[in-house]
Amino acid sequence: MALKTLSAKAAAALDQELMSTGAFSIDQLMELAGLSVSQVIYCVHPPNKGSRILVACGPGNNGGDGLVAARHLRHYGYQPSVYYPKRSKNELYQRLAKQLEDLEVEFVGDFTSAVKSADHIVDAVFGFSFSGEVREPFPAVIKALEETKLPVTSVDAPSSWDIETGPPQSGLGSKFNPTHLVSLTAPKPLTQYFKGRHFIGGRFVSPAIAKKYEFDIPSYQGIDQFVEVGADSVRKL
Ligand SMILES: NC(=O)C1=CN([C@@H]2O[C@H](COP(=O)(O)OP(=O)(O)OC[C@H]3O[C@@H](n4cnc5c(N)ncnc54)[C@H](O)[C@@H]3O)[C@@H](O)[C@H]2O)[C@H](O)CC1
Ligand SMILES: [K+]
Repeated sequence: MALKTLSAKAAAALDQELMSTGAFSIDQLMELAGLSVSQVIYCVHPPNKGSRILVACGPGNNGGDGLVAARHLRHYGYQPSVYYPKRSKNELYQRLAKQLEDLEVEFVGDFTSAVKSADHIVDAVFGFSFSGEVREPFPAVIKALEETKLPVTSVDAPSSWDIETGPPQSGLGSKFNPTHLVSLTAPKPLTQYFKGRHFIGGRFVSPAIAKKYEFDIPSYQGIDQFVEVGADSVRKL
């Protein structure tokens, strides 16, 4: 299966279109994105391989996907913990955080020390709106992601990577290579530089929208919210 990539600009435009003419709400898209991520974790790291999943959440919608995934993982029998240092005042994020608190999911204050007692990490720090140098308090998170030997599943993009050009040439993030990546809707150009297991999630795009943005909807099977793709199946538009 040949999958075309979607630039950061096209991904943002597609997101807006889904929420305008597509009649979706952001809550729905985030719920389905986070559900896809939780299903990938269950597939690659079932609870009997270690149930402590540390979810690093950034300030935007990528972080929201992480909050949703943490909730589903809790219901699947994992013990997720969440690092969410830049809490959004937006009501949606407050509700997602409250839902986790009601499930007694732990919010941790120090990511680097939380890594020491985790079995798997979810990187939901930055997605397609990341740009520039990583700002506080996230450099320590990227450093810990670079240094850990644990499996790391990145949501939509390995955080700190440029969406078009991939990992930084040097310095922070240049050695970050997650073991798993869940591209949402369609792979971004950075996936050319990714070496681990690659999945597509976000099963909410209509054939008409996919045609307009010139990408292929992957062949989701049955009730699965994700599809695994091979490294050689992603090609640039
Ligand atoms: N249709 C879909 O595929 C959907 C994808 N979703 C997810 O949404 C993200 C994109 O979300 P967005 O809010 O636009 O941006 P990000 O989360 O990537 O980040 C914005 C956030 O981060 C801050 N920021 C940007 N650069 C830096 C930096 N260098 N240092 C520190 N902070 C930075 C910025 O200020 C914002 O606060 C997409 O990738 C998917 O994961 C939707 O959930 C559903 C639909
Ligand atoms: K990410």
